[in-house]
Amino acid sequence: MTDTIITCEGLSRDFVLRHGRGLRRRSTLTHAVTDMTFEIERGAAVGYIGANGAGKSTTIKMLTGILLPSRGQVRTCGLDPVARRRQLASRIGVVFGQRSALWWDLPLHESFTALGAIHRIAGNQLNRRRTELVDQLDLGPFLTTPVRQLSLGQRIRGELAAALLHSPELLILDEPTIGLDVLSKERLRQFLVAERAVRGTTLLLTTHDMDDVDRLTDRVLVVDSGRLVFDGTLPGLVSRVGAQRELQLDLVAPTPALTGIAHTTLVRTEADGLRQRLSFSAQTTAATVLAAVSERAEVRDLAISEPDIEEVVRRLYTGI
Ligand SMILES: Nc1ncnc2c1ncn2[C@@H]1O[C@H](COP(=O)(O)OP(=O)(O)OP(=O)(O)O)[C@@H](O)[C@H]1O
Repeated sequence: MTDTIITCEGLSRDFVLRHGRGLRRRSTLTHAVTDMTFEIERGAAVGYIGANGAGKSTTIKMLTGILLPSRGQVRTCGLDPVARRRQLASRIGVVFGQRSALWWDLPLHESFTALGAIHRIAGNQLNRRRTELVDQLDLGPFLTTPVRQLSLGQRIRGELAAALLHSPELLILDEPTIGLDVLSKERLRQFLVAERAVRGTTLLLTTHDMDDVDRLTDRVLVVDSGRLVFDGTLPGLVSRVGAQRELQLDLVAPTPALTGIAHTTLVRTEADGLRQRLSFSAQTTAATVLAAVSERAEVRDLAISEPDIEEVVRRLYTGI
């Protein structure tokens, strides 16, 4: 039997919005999440993606006990999240990229002390874990700065340390890289990859960034209008919708246009062919394309970009 850490069965959540007064009183019903059924195995890394308003945050809130489901069942770490919210809080870590869980006026190190007390972490254990996280997330230089004065990148690293201080089994991240610059995103991803490799922490993340999905997860759940529309791998998703990935090649010498490589399309050449962009379908791989290119030119550097998430979801939904 597999060890599941999250189980949802027919999970649904509606919202009723009332507006107007007296006889003009009206209400609107939104089915934010409908009949969601999935399991997540302990140790997995899952990307939960969808367009704006698809129902991702509502699902996360039900998984963490912030919102009561309208219908269906949910178990997180074997617990009913709403009924056992306190016990659950000591077993999971949650980071909302757009909302802070830290005390705004306190410096980070005081937040960590307070969280240590809330989670009842023994003094020496707290010190050890705090030192480790401060070091890995490079928090040392601003431990005494009030959270309100931190940059977004610094604050998110602080939020991550706070969420991991009690060494949770499950880390849930809602848009962790939103608004971050390329370098900060990369640092965060490297940290999460290492954290998972060392501790086996289960990861569930929502994101609009396909690179997050590619780097951090091994399974993708796609939600559209509150319903689960895909459960599989990222290459499986990309291939199902026929989306193209793009390879940007920086070449050592000016090179004629790299046309005629199987399953690729030349998107653009720049600087006399020193930089060329090829899009390629799921019928080939980046490595195969690179091997074909190497027969014609010497490659100095390369970057692969993933298709846009909104586009992939739209194609999945509309079937085009
Ligand atoms: N508290 C609420 N009251 C009324 N409607 C809500 C509430 N929270 C969410 N909704 C509605 O439920 C739907 C799903 O919202 P949700 O925030 O879960 O989407 P999301 O996928 O997280 O979107 P985003 O990517 O923009 O954060 C939306 O139509 C939203 O307007």
